[in-house]
Amino acid sequence: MVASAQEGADAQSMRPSRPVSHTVEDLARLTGAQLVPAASGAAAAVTGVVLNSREVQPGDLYAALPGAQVHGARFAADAAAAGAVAVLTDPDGARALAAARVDLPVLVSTEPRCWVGPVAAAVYDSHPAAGAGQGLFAVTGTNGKTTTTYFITSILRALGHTTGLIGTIEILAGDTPVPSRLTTPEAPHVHSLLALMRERGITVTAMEVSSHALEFHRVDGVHYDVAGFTNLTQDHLDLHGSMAEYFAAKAQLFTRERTRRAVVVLSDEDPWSVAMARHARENLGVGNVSTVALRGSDSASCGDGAADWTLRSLTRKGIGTSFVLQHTDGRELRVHTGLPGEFNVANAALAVLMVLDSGVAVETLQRALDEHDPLTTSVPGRMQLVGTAPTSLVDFAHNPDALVRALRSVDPQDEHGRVIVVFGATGQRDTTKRPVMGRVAAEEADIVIITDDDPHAEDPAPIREQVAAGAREAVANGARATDVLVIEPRATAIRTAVRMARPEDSIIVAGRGHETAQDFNGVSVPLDDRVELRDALAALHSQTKEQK
Ligand SMILES: CC(=O)N[C@H]1[C@@H](OP(=O)(O)OP(=O)(O)OC[C@H]2O[C@@H](n3ccc(=O)[nH]c3=O)[C@H](O)[C@@H]2O)O[C@H](CO)[C@@H](O)[C@@H]1O[C@H](C)C(=O)N[C@@H](C)C(=O)N[C@H](CCC(=O)O)C(=O)O
Ligand SMILES: Nc1ncnc2c1ncn2[C@@H]1O[C@H](COP(=O)(O)OP(=O)(O)OP(=O)(O)O)[C@@H](O)[C@H]1O
Repeated sequence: MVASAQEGADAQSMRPSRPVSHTVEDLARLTGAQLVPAASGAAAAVTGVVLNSREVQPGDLYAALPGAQVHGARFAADAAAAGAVAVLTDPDGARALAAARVDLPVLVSTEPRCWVGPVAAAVYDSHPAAGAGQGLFAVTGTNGKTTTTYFITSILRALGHTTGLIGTIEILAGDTPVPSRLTTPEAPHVHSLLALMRERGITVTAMEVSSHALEFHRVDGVHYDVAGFTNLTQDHLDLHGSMAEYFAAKAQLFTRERTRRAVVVLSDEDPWSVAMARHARENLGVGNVSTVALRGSDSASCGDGAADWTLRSLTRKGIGTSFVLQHTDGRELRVHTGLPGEFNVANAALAVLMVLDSGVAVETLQRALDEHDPLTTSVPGRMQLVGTAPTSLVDFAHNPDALVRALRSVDPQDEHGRVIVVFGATGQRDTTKRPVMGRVAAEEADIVIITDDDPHAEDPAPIREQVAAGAREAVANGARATDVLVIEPRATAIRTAVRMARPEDSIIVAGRGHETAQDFNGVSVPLDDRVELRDALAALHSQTKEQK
C-alpha cells in the first residue's frame, strides 16, 4: 500500500495517492535495462520509486546508485526488508546484489541514474496527456532562482492560478509549506511532488533547478513550458571544476528535451549570459527564446541582434523600483517591485517575461501587475528588512557576486552612512571563494565582521581566517573598509554590528537568509539571523530610550 501525502509531512514522504502500477518487465522495456529475474519467482507491481533505502515503502523500486561515498547496492538488503519489490542498478551493483543474495528482480543499466527520473515519471504519472497537466516553470542561474520563482508564482496567483513551488526555502504543494532539504529534490521526489500537486488541483508550478540537479539527473523526465536563466558567476566549483563545466551543467536546461521556451537575462557584466542565450537559440529555435538586457546593456546582443526586451524609466519607489519593459516590436509592460536591490529588477523582469512567454496576453498580464502588485511579495531571508535606523537587513548572499550586489544595494545615499556587513563562508564548499568574498566585503563595506556560516565538518577557525586574509589584503591595497573584525559565535558578531552602528548606517547580515540552524560537524545549532538581528536592535533601541 502506498501512503498518500500528509500535510506537514516532509517532501520525501509526499506522494500521489494513485500511482500507476508497472510491472518490472514494463520498466525494463522503458529503460532498455537488462532484467535479472528474482530467484523466488514473479515480481510484484512497482508503485513507487526511491533512491534512498531509508525511504522505501512497500511496492517501491529501489535505485541503488553508485555515489561519491558508497555504492547504494550496499543498502539493497535493507530496501528489500522494507518492502522494495525491484532494484535498478549498474553492473557493479548487480554483482554486489548477487553476492549478497538479495532476492529481488534487478534492472541492470550502465547509466541507472539517468533512468530514475523517467521511471518515476511513469510510476507517478507526473506527465499526463497534454491538456490535463499543469504549467511548469524552471529557473536556473547562480543567484536569483528563489526570488524569481516566488515572483512567478505571485504573478500567476494574481492571474487566478493555484500555484505550486519547489525550491530552496520550501515546497508548496498544498496549504501547508514543507521545509526543503535541497534546492531541487531528488528525481523520485520531483515526480511524486508534481503528480501530487496535479492531484490537488495545482495548475502551475515554478521550481528552482540547481546545477547539482542537472548534474545528478534530478529533473530528468520533466518537461518545462518556460525555463529562465538569471546569471552565472562563481560558485560550486567544488562540484564542477571550472566555470565552463558549471555553464555546461546549467545549459542542459535549455534544450528541447527539457523545455519548450526560454527567457535569458543578458548582462554585459556576465559574459556567460550571452553564451546561454546563443545556446538556447541554437537548441530551441530563435522564436522560442526571449532575451532581456539589464540597465547599461541596452546594446547587449547574443550574436543574433539586440536583446528582445530592454529596461526603461527605472525609478526608485521607496526601497523598491518601478520600470518599463520594452520589446523591439513596441510592446511595453509597466512593472513595479517593492524588493530592494537592482538585482531584484532583473529577477522581476525575468519572472514577468517567463509568465508572458507561457502564453498570457500582454493586456491580461499588465492588469494583474497593476491591480495586485505581485512583485512586492516578501521572500524569506532575501533582502528581508528587519529594522530601520540603522537600516538592517538579512540576506542570503553567499557567493562573491551576490555579496557585491547586496552590499551596493544597501549603501546609504547619505554621505555619513556606513555599510556594516556580517558574514562567513561555508565549510566543505568551493574554498576558492573565501578570500574573494573577504575582498569584496572590504571593497564595498566600511566595517567587515567575519564570522561562521555552516562550517559542516571543517574546523571553523581556518575558514574565518581565509575570508579575513582576503579582506585584509584588500584593505592593504586601499579598499574602503576601516575595520576588519573576526568574531564568533555568529550571534555575538550580529550584536557587535548593532552596537557599532549609528542610525544613518546600514547593517546587512549575509549568507544564511531563511535558515534557522548552523551545522557544526553534524551538530545543528539553532540560530536565525532575523531573530538575532531583531533582538539586538530591540536591545539597542530600549537602551537608547533609557538614556534619553
Ligand atoms: C554532492 C551531492 O550533491 N551529492 C549527492 C549524491 O551523493 P553521493 O554521491 O555522495 O551519495 P552517497 O552518499 O555516496 O550514497 C550513494 C547512494 O546510496 C544511497 N544510500 C546511502 C545511505 C543509506 O543508508 N541508504 C542509501 O540508499 C544514497 O541515497 C545514494 O543514492 O547523490 C545523492 C543521491 O543519489 C544526493 O542526495 C547527494 O546530494 C546531497 C544530499 C547534497 O547535499 N547535495 C547538495 C550539495 C546539493 O545538491 N545542492 C544543490 C545546490 C544548492 C545551491 O545551489 O546552493 C541543491 O539542489 O540543493
Ligand atoms: N539576480 C540576481 N543577481 C545577483 N544576485 C542576486 C540576484 N537575485 C538575488 N541575488 C542575491 O543572491 C541571494 C540569493 O538569492 P536567491 O535565493 O533568490 O537565489 P538562489 O539562486 O535561489 O540562491 P541559492 O541557489 O543559493 O539558493 C540574495 O539573497 C541576493 O543577495
